[in-house]
Order: sequence, then structure tokens, then C-alpha cells
Amino acid sequence: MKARETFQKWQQTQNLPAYLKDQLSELGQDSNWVEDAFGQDINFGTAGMRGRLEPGTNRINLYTVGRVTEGLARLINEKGEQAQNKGVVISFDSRYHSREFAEHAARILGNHNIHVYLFDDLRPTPELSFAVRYLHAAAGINITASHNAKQYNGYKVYGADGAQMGPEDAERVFEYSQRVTDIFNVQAAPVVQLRAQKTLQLIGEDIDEAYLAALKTVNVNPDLIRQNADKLTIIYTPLHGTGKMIYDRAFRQGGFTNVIPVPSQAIIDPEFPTTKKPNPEYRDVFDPGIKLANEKQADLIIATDPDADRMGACVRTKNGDFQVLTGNQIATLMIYYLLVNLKNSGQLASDYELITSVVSSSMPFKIAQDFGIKTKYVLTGFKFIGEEIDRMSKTHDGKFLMGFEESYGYLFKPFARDKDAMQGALMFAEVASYYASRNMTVLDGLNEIWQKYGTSYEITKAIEMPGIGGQKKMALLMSKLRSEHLEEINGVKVNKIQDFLKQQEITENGVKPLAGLPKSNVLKYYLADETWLALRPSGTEPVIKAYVGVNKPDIATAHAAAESYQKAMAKLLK
Ligand SMILES: O=P(O)(O)OC[C@H]1O[C@H](O)[C@H](O)[C@@H](O)[C@@H]1O
Repeated sequence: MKARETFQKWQQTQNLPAYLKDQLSELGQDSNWVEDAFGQDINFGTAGMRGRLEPGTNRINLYTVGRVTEGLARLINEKGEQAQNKGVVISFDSRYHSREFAEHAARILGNHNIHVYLFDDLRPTPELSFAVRYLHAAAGINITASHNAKQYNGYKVYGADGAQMGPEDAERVFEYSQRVTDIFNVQAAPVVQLRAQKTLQLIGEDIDEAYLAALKTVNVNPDLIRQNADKLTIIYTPLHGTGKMIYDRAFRQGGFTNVIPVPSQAIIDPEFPTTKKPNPEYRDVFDPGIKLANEKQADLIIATDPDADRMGACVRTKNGDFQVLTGNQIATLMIYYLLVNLKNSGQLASDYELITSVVSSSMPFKIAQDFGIKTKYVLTGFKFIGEEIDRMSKTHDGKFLMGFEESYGYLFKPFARDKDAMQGALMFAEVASYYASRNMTVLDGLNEIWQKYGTSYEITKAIEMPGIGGQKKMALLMSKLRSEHLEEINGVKVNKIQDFLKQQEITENGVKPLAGLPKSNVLKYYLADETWLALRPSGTEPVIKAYVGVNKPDIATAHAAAESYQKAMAKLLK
């Protein structure tokens, strides 16, 4: 059906809630919006479905949530009674309509006789991942748009292993959802009936306790933490979201006794009023934390995004200012600390494995290789780290030590199979304790690592290309660059190009197949000066991402080089 016809059908639908009707008449004035919102069905990206909270088949609303849940329900029904009884765990974040969508999904699954465990209140994404495994459920759903702006919501789907569904399963859920002929008529059973039948079960504190018990296993040197607890004051912000539900107990039981929340950001609020985007990548989200840190003379601020899967940190510099660390820098500090600790305690084994994405820093890999452990690259999306952990657990080939992505995602203990900001926060606080025990700050620690391994510095830039026009532009740019086989960038020779879509590796000696990873629209360039560059359209936001990683003798040179490469990339994307 054409976009306009579908739009008209929505306009004529009687029972549409008033807020959607209002949005339809307001936004529907713009024909580009109609084309974008109704021209296609919203599909799975890097981390499930994500879109603006608006009417439309390419948006997140009660109907698109209903349709995809119906797809999941049919898939589970097809697997049979055992899968139905194992059930689905559902959680939600602090966004507008999150609870409503979660309950709607519960009622649709219940209508298919599928057992549902519904969290009684908002909870972190990693806790949902943990709960799927803990309850031996068949699947999980989380209603969240993670770190996106307040206008967004989303739908993450998990498999029985607790990882977000990989592309094949997600494709099946999508396919099944496409069999729904009337998006306005997906059947949902009444809550009272589902409760009476015991098909719908509420969960909450019971899972919190189990998750907290698991979180106790994350820190590797509790004595060190205890001995240095007084030296460390941590300011913590949940950025108006789910971290609020668990952080206090998690830090306290870990031995971190001086943790002070940022009051204005510890209010659960779908407006995210203190930020433009509640994303711990950005300096402005730390502003209230910096103010508090100055009052309390704290050197470290930890932030978790609204669904508490991303963790970021801001640290005091020598001149008293504050600096936001990149996800790569945080991961570098963490892996170095972990490996030093393993070595010092005589537990370092060569089958430990570090997993990261092809667009993350090469520094943690350099460190891991120096300590003689295994390393593995996967595509962007924590589900691929989840898949690799699953492979290891089945084959016993490799022992999971850490997974990370430059996008502020870390995991250490596989009781959760998605990035876990609570694990990240506990580990980073331990890293800070380690340096405090040596009368150093984490920035001193980073400098020490750079002196040993050389300075690596990465910048990721996201260039906005919204709507269907933006999608077309991104596709054109990628295919143009793909065909160009650039020989130099910014005056430096390109030694190798990896094309993850064509699965080819291009060097001056010709074209070789690139094996080992599924197809993905990513181009990666390796340059003669140890720089790598990558380009890919984001799977969670309407942006194209340009990644630059340089390796230089010192940080000032590295900064300058990375900026200059970013400018060169921006020109390529004109
Ligand atoms: O670059 P994108 O496709 O937007 O994805 C960026 C990140 O988004 C989410 O946080 C996913 O959970 C991550 O796995 C991913 O790295």
C-alpha cells in the first residue's frame, strides 16, 4: 500500500487515542513526513526497533509495538507448549508510554497462552537480560530507546540466552509480524483474566535480589576496594532512568561507600529535563554532576543512560577542570587493570578472550595481545558479543574476560548478555580505587598505559541524515565510496580496505575474501601511519557514523591527527 493510502487509513481509524489523532493531523501536513512515517514498516536495527513516538507504520506506537509482539507470539506458539510455558520476560524504561507498551505486549502474549513475567516497575536493560536467563524464559522484551532523545521509544527483543536476538531470529519475528493484516486489530487479553489464569506474573524485588547477588561477582579485588573506600568519592547520575532502581545497593554491596547521586538527575523523568540527549557520551549530561563534584571535592562522576546499559565517566583533570572519557578510554583502563590483576594474582591464562567491535579502539587489543590472551572482533551490536560468549560457553574454546564497544558498552560476567552499565560502573569504580591506592587519578593511569603502549585516540562523529531522504543519501555515499577504492586519505596511503558488505579485503595486491563476519554496511580503512577509519550508517539513529582511530607518540599529536582525519572524512561525506 502506498504511504498516503496507509496514512488515510490511520486517519479514518475510529479508536485511535486522541494524542495520536492530534499528531496525525499536525504532522500529516508535511508530505515528506507522511512518506517517511507510512512508506515502510519499522524494522530491526543494531539494537531492536527504535523510532520517534508518533503515528505511522515506521514509528513506535501502540500499533507497531502490538504488531511486532504478535509476530513474536506466533513464533513462540510455533515452537510449542514448552516455549509458551517458559514464557517471555518484559521490562521497560522511564520513557513516555514505556509502561503502557510493556503491558500491551504482555496482554498480546497472554492472549497466545504464553507465560509472561512483567516487571512491576522500570528496570535496567541488563537486568532484563539477566532475568531471561535466570527464569529460563524463551525470550525477553524491553521497551526502551536507550540513550536517544525524549521523542523516541523502542523495542529490544532477547532470545533464550539473554542476548538481543541476532539478525536471523529478528528477521523471523519481523516476517511473522508482517502476517498481521490489520494492525488495529491485534488481540490482547484482559489483565484480570491473565492474572486469574496465572499467565501473567509480576516480578521485581525477587529479580533485583538475584541480579544484585550476581553483581557481587563483578569486582575482582574486594580487599583493594575496602582499603581505599575512604579515598574515593563518586558522583553518580542515572540520567533520569532505570539505574536509579539498583545503583545504591550495587555500589554499597561492592564496598563503595561514598557514592553521591546527582539529585536533579535522580528523578525518574521521561522529559530528561537536564539533557538534550540522555547519552553519557556528551559533556552536557555531566554539568549537574560537575557542580556537585566541585561541592563534594569528588574527582569522578559516573553516568548510566536511561536503560542503564551504557556507562560513561567524567574525571577531574590536573588543572581542576573535568574531562569526559571516551568509551574506548574507559575500556582501555578496564582491560589493563583486569589483566594486571590477573597477572599479579597468578591467574592469567591464555584462553581468556576479549571481544570488541570492528569500530572500537585497537588499544585494548594491543594490551590483550601483550598479556597473551585471545582477541576477537565482531560487528557493531552487543548481540554479536552475546553470540560469541554463547559460542564459547558451548565449545569451551575460550574463557570470556570482557566485551566492549566504543559506544560505552561493557560486560565482564556473562550472567547478563547485553552491555551492563551496572557491571561497568562497578568495574570502573574499582579501577579508580586501584589508582587511588597508588595515589594516582584514572587520567594518570591512562597516561601510564599510553607511555607503555603508545597513545591511541579515537573520535566518532555522527552526521545527521534524517528521514527517507537521509537513508537514500547514506546509501549513495556508501556505495560511491565502496566503488572508489580510495588509495589515500588526508595525504596518507591506504594500505587496506575492508568492505564488510561485499565481504572483501582490498590491498594493492588485489581483492581477497573477508571471512568470519556476517554482511554489514561498513567500510574500514587501514592507513600507512597506523590510523584506521571506518564509516557506517547507524542502526539506531538517523546518522552516518565516521570513526577515526590514530596511534601517535603523545596525546597532543594524537588529538590533532584525529581531528584532521575527521575533517577529511567529513569531506568524503559531502
Ligand atoms: O552505531 P549504532 O548502530 O547506532 O549502534 C550503537 C550502539 O547502539 C546500542 O547502544 C547498541 O546496544 C550497541 O550495541 C551499539 O554499539
